[in-house]
Amino acid sequence: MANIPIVDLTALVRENDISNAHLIVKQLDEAFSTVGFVYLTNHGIDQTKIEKVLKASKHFFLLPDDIKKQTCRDYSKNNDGYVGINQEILGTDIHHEIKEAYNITSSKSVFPSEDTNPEFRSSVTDLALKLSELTRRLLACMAVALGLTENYFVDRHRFMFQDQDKNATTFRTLYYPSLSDSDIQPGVVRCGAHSDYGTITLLLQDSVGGLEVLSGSKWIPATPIPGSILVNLGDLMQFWTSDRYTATVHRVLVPEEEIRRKSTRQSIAFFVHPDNDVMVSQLNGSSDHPAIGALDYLKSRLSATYKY
Ligand SMILES: O=C(O)CCC(=O)C(=O)O
Ligand SMILES: [Fe+2]
Repeated sequence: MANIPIVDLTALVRENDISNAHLIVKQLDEAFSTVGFVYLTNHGIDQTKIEKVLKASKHFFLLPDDIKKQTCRDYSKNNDGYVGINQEILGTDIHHEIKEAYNITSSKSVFPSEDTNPEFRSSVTDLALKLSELTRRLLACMAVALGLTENYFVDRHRFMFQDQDKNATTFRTLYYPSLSDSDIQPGVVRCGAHSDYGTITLLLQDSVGGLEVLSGSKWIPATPIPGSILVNLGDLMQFWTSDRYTATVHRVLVPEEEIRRKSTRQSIAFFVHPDNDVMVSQLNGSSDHPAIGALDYLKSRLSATYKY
């Protein structure tokens, strides 16, 4: 049973240049080719920026439903805004996903009112910029690992978190409310088993835990490591690399221990997607499958999970 590897990014972050980061390139390549998940340490993102988003998000999620619904995601328009319990079901054999989320695609997105949430917009945009920077470094490493020019993926992710008409990269803050004993029943989870859709996902979780990753036929816990960021591969990248890289299935169940079940849990996912008009075709030149437009692919996946 493979464990999720830990990669120390000190050499990559210090130099801001990947020419001295051969070991990191190799370790990331190995992780994405096997488990599909990796913990990053010394990634250069200040923990206080993360704490600020978690705090501002919690403040929002604890507001009454009628206020939260003022900025509800309207999927007929776009992916921005508040997503309530059961509005989206990621697991295929699941009936209830007890999670709330808020999606933001750029500083121009719909944000909760500044009156009730003064820190939300600034903390989210601040962290999203840092995550975009880190993503560019990771994309450069992946390109080198795959024998491409360093900027191959960076050039195809030029508008991350800038404008959803050009790039669908989404910053999502997630909140899993406290659960009662009656929530322990088949078909009820915090987040159903799924793989992510895009290029990569950067995931920050609080200390509560519960995320599990499918390794072979076993679920392994992705236990929170303080100060680390978890990165996983998405389906589009798996397609792009003709399965050299793996988009691993993951989930968050209702905890069996009462103390964790009663605890709320928070996480932040930064779902990275290529620019909307990028046509993704298999890098190894194989034409088993036709090329896919990045945005068309995402839309087809989102509409399958969206319930109302
Ligand atoms: O909350 C988590 O730890 C995971 C969330 C997740 O996998 C997702 O939203 O795609
Ligand atoms: Fe996910």
